[in-house]
Amino acid sequence: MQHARTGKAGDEVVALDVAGVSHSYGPKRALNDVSFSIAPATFTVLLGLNGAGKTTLFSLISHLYDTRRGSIRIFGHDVSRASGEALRRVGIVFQARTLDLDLSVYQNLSYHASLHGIGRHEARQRIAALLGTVDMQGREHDKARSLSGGQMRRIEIARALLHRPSLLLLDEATVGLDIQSRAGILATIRKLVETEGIGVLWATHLIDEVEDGDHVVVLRQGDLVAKGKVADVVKASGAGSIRDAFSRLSRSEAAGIAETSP
Ligand SMILES: Nc1ncnc2c1ncn2[C@@H]1O[C@H](COP(=O)(O)OP(=O)(O)OP(=O)(O)O)[C@@H](O)[C@H]1O
Repeated sequence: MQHARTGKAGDEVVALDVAGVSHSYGPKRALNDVSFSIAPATFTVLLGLNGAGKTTLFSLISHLYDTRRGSIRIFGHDVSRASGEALRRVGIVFQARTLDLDLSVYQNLSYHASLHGIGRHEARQRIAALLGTVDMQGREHDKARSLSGGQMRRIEIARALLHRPSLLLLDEATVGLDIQSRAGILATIRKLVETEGIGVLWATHLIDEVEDGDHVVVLRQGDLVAKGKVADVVKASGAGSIRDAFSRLSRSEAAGIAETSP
């Protein structure tokens, strides 16, 4: 029997390990030898301007595309070779809206629960609890169509958490939302890291979504140009703030990798 790798590097458990990943669309190189890892119960911001490769990376992590160059492991399980084991541990909120607008909130969630083999009784309990987590309690019977953009996002987050993943990926989750909704959703996700110990990879191009204690991974046109704790990335790039660092790293053609300890 082949043992799944433990996801441990030394004594350290790794929630997500991206190693030497490249991806091309025909002649267009979208990711170029990207490597980084994230620890459990940490909030990591994947920063990049439009076209940096964030959505491509999410498509590879979620196995929408096969990883042809490099490897991606989720808690030690290779996404290409053991996709079931790997994907069971991850919840994903994609940039594009994915609720069925003609169904109720409950129907949207219970359909997803059944895809994960969660029984009806258990699903009912989890849905009620998760609607509380995302501040949408009592909204089971609302039609998805009747929700605001921010409310739809909250339901998508609840759906991504239904199978109790240990890693949550969100691709531009606040795009198109007003400032208040953005802040509320970000606060909900940050709380999940603290209270549930979930590891989060939060993709955005909005620098004001980064906080001092976060880890960041910065992509520029498919290249990883910085990774590490915010303070260390700021220091390594010679900037005065993360805003300044991101601005330099995003435009500097000659930028080498500003790498710091995770
Ligand atoms: N299906 C595709 N076919 C061809 N090129 C693509 C395809 N999807 C993405 N690309 C190209 O790959 C590069 C990375 O795109 P990607 O969508 O991953 O970036 P992103 O950081 O998510 O940007 P955005 O925030 O605009 O979605 C871009 O140059 C884009 O034009």
